[in-house]
Amino acid sequence: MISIIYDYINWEEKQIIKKLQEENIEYNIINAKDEPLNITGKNSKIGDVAFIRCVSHRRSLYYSAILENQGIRTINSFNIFNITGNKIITSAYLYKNNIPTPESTVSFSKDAAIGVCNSYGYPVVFKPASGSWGRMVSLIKNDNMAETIFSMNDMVNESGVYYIQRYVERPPRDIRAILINHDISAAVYRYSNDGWKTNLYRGGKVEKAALSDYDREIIIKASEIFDAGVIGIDAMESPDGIKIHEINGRVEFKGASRVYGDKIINDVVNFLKSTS
Ligand SMILES: Nc1ncnc2c1ncn2[C@@H]1O[C@H](COP(=O)(O)OP(=O)(O)OP(=O)(O)O)[C@@H](O)[C@H]1O
Repeated sequence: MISIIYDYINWEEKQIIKKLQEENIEYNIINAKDEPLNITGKNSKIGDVAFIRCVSHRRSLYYSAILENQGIRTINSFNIFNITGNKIITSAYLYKNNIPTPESTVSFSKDAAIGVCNSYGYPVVFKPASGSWGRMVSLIKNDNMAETIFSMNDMVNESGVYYIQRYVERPPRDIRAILINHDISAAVYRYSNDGWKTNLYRGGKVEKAALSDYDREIIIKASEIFDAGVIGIDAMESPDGIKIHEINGRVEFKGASRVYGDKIINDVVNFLKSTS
């Protein structure tokens, strides 16, 4: 049986449930907010595969760690959630595995961070180590702005950690690839509606991406850092080829499905079937 673990039911979860029903696949849905998780004993409601779709990174981490240690196949694995939930750690793994990625540095004081901004040269990109939907991702244009953004970040996020990336010159779009079991199920360009961030999921234009063989090779190689699962890989098209800037352990694909129809849902459900 497949258990879908969720905390909010979004479009993706609804479509997956609909497809499981259509195919008469045995499943149940478990709201992580309602269901205490037994760490030192079995959790009888959980099937042999747990598809963890929690929006909360912490819930995904605990669910995957605990269930994996009880012999349950979790999609995704603890390792995937653990690494991809933190952009700093993700950058380190991408670098280690020779995957092209934007130049990135972490500093542990504001002064050191401003030094990094100056050594990269403005504009630079500042990101919180964890987060999604582009929240708090900022384009910093000078020392004053850096000081202000770092101070604001300290008020809401993990204080004293400054992850700085060199700005990548690129067209006003990025690539979102959906990888299932190390295969590219779909890849789209996401265009910015306004401003400089291209990941805006509300209303932004989406179109099928024309990936070169090299792009596909890099994207698949990046997925192979991890166990087989359902992940998103985001990349930017720099003048020297694509650079992967993010891996999503809980990938959203409503936008990509506007272009690919049911393909992604079908691929996800086929993968879940093959693991159960
Ligand atoms: N180094 C960079 N150079 C130029 N643009 C960047 C850079 N890093 C990020 N961006 C832009 O900012 C957007 C948001 O960045 P990023 O994807 O890292 O944030 P996020 O919060 O993880 O977003 P999401 O979860 O939607 O992918 C990217 O889609 C891209 O358009």
